[in-house]
Amino acid sequence: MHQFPKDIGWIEVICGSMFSGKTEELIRRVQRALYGKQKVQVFKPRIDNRYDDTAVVSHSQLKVTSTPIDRAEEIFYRLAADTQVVGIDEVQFFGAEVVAVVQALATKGLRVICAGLDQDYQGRPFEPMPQLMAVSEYVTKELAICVVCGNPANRSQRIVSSGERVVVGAAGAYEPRCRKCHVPEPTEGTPPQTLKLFD
Ligand SMILES: Nc1ncnc2c1ncn2[C@@H]1O[C@H](COP(=O)(O)OP(=O)(O)O)[C@@H](O)[C@H]1O
Ligand SMILES: Cc1cn([C@H]2C[C@H](O)[C@@H](COP(=O)(O)O)O2)c(=O)[nH]c1=O
Ligand SMILES: [Zn+2]
Repeated sequence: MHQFPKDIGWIEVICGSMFSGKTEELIRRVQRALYGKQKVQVFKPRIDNRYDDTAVVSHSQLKVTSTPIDRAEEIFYRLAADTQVVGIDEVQFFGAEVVAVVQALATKGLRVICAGLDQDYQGRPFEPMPQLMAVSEYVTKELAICVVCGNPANRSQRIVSSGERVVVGAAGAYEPRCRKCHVPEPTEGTPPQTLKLFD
């Protein structure tokens, strides 16, 4: 693992498809910072209310307290004076302005951990993730498992009929697929596997 810098801030990006473990990894890093007796604040876009109106929740139901906000710049107003670590989930939903906010926080000396999608349902780069990755110190790409063939998945297949770029949803609206099995338009979902080892 990296030897993190000392006495300066930095940006960590966790990206990948849906179900690739981005939120789980964000929660893991936040938990470790708390074990390290650091002051942490987590933020998420208010529109992400799939599992909870305020907490950040993974598809596997891991949960961390967070503050829902409408615009990235609200982080400045909500930031406590002694906060050392800022976590942001679903960062793609904040749009281009989040880059300047995250840059300012890191330059101020904070550790900023951003989790979000790098591609939309059509497989196109999901701005501002490319810009965030470019200005960050650390980038982690997570992969899910393709529900069709079992290979590593880096795409999010939309399985509800909408051409809107932003459609909030989870397993009923998307499934992870590999490059080979993904199609860039909404399609039928894949029947769930019958063998269930986890209830
Ligand atoms: N096809 C899949 N591949 C990998 N993980 C999956 C899949 N379907 C469901 N999951 C679950 O989703 C979890 C990841 O959830 P989460 O961290 O919220 O992902 P993300 O934030 O990247 O959408 C996995 O640990 C696993 O429990
Ligand atoms: C591919 C894609 C996804 N979304 C939405 C669907 C979810 O609400 C989030 C991603 O959640 P996760 O933590 O990565 O599971 O984004 C969207 O609006 N548009 C898309 O193209
Ligand atoms: Zn596949």
